[in-house]
Amino acid sequence: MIWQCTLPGKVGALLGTLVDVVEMKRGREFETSANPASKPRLSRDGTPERVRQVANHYSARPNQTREQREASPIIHLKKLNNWIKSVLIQIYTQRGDAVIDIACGKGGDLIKWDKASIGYYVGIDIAEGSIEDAVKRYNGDTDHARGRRNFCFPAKLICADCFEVDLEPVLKDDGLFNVCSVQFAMHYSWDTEERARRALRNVSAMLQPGGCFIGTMPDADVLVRKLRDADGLEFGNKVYRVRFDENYSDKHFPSSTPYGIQYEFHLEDAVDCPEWLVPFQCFRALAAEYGLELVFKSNFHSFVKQYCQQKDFADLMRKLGALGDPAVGDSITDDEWDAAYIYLVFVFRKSGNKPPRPKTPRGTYKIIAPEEVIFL
Ligand SMILES: C[S@@+](CC[C@H](N)C(=O)[O-])C[C@H]1O[C@@H](n2cnc3c(N)ncnc32)[C@H](O)[C@@H]1O
Repeated sequence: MIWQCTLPGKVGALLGTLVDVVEMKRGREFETSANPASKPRLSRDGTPERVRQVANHYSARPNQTREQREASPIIHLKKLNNWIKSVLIQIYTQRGDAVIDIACGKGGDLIKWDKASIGYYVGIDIAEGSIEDAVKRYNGDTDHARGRRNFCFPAKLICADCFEVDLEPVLKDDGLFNVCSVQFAMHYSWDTEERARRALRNVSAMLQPGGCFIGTMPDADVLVRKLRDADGLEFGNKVYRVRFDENYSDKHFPSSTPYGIQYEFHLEDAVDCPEWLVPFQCFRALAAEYGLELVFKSNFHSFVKQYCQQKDFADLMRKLGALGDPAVGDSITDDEWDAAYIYLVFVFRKSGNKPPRPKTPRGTYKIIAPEEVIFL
């Protein structure tokens, strides 16, 4: 250890007793029972209703001002999530990289990519409202952009269902990407095997050999453990709630049908929609089918513990104030820290030999006009 990050007492104590998440054997954790997933109901535009529900939820979320954000009941958790994504981006991105950000949301990671000096960015999301906000953010037309200069890379923004559409023909002129990022979104693809496969096929098709696939998503092992510890089919705390329906009253999950295991998720001031368990062993095996090899997997708690040992990342943690500021009696709450435990970080690498990096960044910087956004 080269440097010890000073953590607030409460979190320090939690970290002290932290037991790393032990991956449960697939056969044990996801035991056999009938999968209640049935034929999807379609909304008027032909999109499955549950997919539309997720898109509408995110599309309707307003872009908060800095003041509103600071007043959020989960402000420390939001900052912690940003710290985790920043660390991942800094470790796995190199100057000049071409990046594809699948389910990019409102472009909340644009500044992180800018700090990593990437050469090109493509962001895609199903939620039209979020893509509109991402355009504004890229163009420097939001409260978040106050006082900052233009981004150092050209960008393209696309509104599409990334778990349904084949992205290869759409992006064939963009060349392959060095990094594919899917932050807090992979689980929305796990409602059917077809969608999960499309998601991973898209990731793999977009990446150059040796390219990195980085992301964050709920930790199914933790969710199942918490469900089994709960009296009923619900668990959570003041900031989050997870509710499974009666189909899962035996609290066993099929290894034979690991898709479509739905729960309702509420995260105060952030999320209110259906989500799907992603059994990690199944994720890993499916990713391998598309030439993506697991490099790293870590629950958020162990990730914080590990990367707070590095001075640069500990400094960033302090700068963001994610764990709070003990000097003014400010601290991440126990409930927020517990909510962080339901997530994990993953990194995969596309197999094959890395070709030489292109010397010049693609395209030139310009503002994105609303009519330049691609709708699929
Ligand atoms: C929790 S937000 C994360 C946004 C962003 N990646 C971040 O870390 O700030 C989840 C995002 O996934 C997007 N999403 C869900 N299903 C999607 C799909 N089928 N295709 C593209 N985006 C999707 C949502 O619209 C939303 O923006």
